Amino acid sequence: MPDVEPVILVHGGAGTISDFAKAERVIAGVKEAAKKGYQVLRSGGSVVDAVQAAVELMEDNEVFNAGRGSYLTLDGEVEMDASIMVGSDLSAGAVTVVKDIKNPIALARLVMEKTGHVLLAGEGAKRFAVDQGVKPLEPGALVTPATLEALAKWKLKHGGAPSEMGTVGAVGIDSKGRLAAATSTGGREGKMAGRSSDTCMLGSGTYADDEIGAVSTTGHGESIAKFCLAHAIIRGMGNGESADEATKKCIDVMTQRLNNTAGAITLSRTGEVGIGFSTNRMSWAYQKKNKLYFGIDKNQCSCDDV
Ligand SMILES: NC(=O)C[C@H](N)C(=O)O
Repeated sequence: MPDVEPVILVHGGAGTISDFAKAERVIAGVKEAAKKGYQVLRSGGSVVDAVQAAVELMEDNEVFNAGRGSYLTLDGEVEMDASIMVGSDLSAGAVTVVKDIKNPIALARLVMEKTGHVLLAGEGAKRFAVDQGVKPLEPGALVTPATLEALAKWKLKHGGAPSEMGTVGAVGIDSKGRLAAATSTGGREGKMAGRSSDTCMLGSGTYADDEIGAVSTTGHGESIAKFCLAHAIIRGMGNGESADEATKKCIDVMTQRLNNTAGAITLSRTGEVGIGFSTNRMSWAYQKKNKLYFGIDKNQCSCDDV
């Protein structure tokens, strides 16, 4: 296989994102994350190190619905899901319903590398984190004034409002065509305690296979899970569609069949980019060489030199 031009592509979630100031912060956040992932790759890190670093940066940024800033359960708690996958050997790790963990994506990676399992949940996942030297935060440390306000508003209206904040994800390819994908979320507004999302499910929230491509999704988790959105996009590419065609087509079909919205970012095995969403907006950014491309609105593709 000839050398591929490396790319790190991230999303900061699909949703309405109607607030102008918030949209600015979200765009700044995805741009920083794409640059961070690319730097990791450039300084000798692996592609999985790069997608993890990009996602961690967004987990730490409370403008996103992952890590600090995650949506709260109806009980007012943060319960997070994350998954990570390596395309060369299909190794993968995930966590679900984890509390008080600063970077769930790092814990998903530990599941991948240090256990014979693919998915750990709740208390067991937390115990595993402690065994691995990850210190849990004080209960409530990941709750923010914005998420408390969002929960109070949601309870008043009792649902219906489309999400303002987004799940985060990253896909990457290195010069040897090695792919990886990572996704992390606080779930969705008004969720029950104990609810698991698409984000921890391989083939729904995350997928990577060096023979085809890598995908990270966002949006209505129950619909994404029923449709196996990430794997549907992979299948489309396997059948000869480009990354962008497969991404846009699968999102359209899912949205029509299940009447709920989603978004996804995709890389093909040759480093082609796919970006699609059926929500009003989805923030995304990618770095390729010394160019940083980004957008949030339909058909927007802006570019900065880096
Ligand atoms: N905004 C999101 O992507 C939410 C996530 N897919 C979930 O349903 O938990």
